[in-house]
Amino acid sequence: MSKKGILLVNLGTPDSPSTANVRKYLNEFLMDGRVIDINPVSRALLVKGIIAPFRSPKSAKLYQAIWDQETGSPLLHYSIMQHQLLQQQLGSQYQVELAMRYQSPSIESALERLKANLVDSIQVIALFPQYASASSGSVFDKVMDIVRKWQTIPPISFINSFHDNALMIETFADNAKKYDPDTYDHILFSFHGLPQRQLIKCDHTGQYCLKVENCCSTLNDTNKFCYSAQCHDTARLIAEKLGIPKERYTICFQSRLGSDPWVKPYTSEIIKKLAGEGKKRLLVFCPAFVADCLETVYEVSVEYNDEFKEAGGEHIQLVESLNDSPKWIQALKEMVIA
Ligand SMILES: C=CC1=C(C)c2cc3[nH]c(cc4nc(cc5[nH]c(cc1n2)c(C)c5CCC(=O)O)C(CCC(=O)O)=C4C)c(C)c3C=C
Ligand SMILES: [Fe+2]
Ligand SMILES: [Fe+2]
Repeated sequence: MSKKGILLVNLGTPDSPSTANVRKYLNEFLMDGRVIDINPVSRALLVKGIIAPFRSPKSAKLYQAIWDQETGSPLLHYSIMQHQLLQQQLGSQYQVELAMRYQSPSIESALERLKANLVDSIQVIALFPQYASASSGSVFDKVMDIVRKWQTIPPISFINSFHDNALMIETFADNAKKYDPDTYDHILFSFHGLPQRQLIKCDHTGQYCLKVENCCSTLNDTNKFCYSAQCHDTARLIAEKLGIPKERYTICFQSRLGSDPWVKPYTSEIIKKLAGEGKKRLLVFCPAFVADCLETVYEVSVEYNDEFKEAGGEHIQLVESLNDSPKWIQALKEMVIA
């Protein structure tokens, strides 16, 4: 029977929370020229000489804090569930494989399994709602790099972004309802950050992103592939779904690495500002992630929560990610069969 191949790819996580494995992961991740987009010699000096040796022991402690005894890394655990549930939903006419851009399971091994099963075509879904060269772009780059060496290159397609997918938006909104958003002093949409220069490089007109005032606060024909503009659009749609007015929410960007300017405003500055204004309770969405991971369960729920309390706030509540929610699996199914 003919089969369609589906390849789900998320970012990746260390194989274990040991310093050695975290260092291996950071080395692979940060040596990617789409992630640290500087010249290769400077990148190697920076990553292998400074970031990996100094960051690995610290990051390993954070990974140890979120590592589940049975299921390991939350990112991999939820990715495995998404893979299994999507395969169940799609049935035997589809072969769904899961890969991680960095570490395991590798993209090479997943593509080899699809090839060995003689699939008719391959559809690649990078599990990042908003397109960034450092995330989805890197996944597609890696897939093309592998497949271009095959003798037979099958029909292959890429889902580039799904920032406005209605079922995805609904899932985030549903997840928030149990916290009753109206009872919070303010709502944050905290997206993973990105160096500003990467936004500028993605602007093919060279004249729009970070050059025009409020360039990316609304999505339009010029900035339709801009990560920041897509983040703003996702946040707007979730807020509209929940009836949250503009003055009750702020869009911000977390996880900055290094001293170069990243997309603003920074989440850490916003939470201090809100605490200074007397806000006590914040509800935080992280809609750049389809699965809970270090950046949500530790950075937001622990680190930002502590920073907020130190600045006078009381509590930060994270809205869970899409994880294994049936509506999200339905969203993936509809992307495949569309
Ligand atoms: C939303 C997608 C992501 C983009 C875009 C992205 C860009 C990006 N990230 C770093 C540096 C780090 N990110 C780290 C963790 C991490 N990043 C994403 C997603 C995106 N990153 C996820 C899902 C995770 C969590 C992985 C997990 O195992 O749970 C880390 C590692 C953690 C740490 O040491 O603090 C780093 C480092 C850069 C530099 C970048 C864009 C240029
Ligand atoms: Fe990241
Ligand atoms: Fe932009």
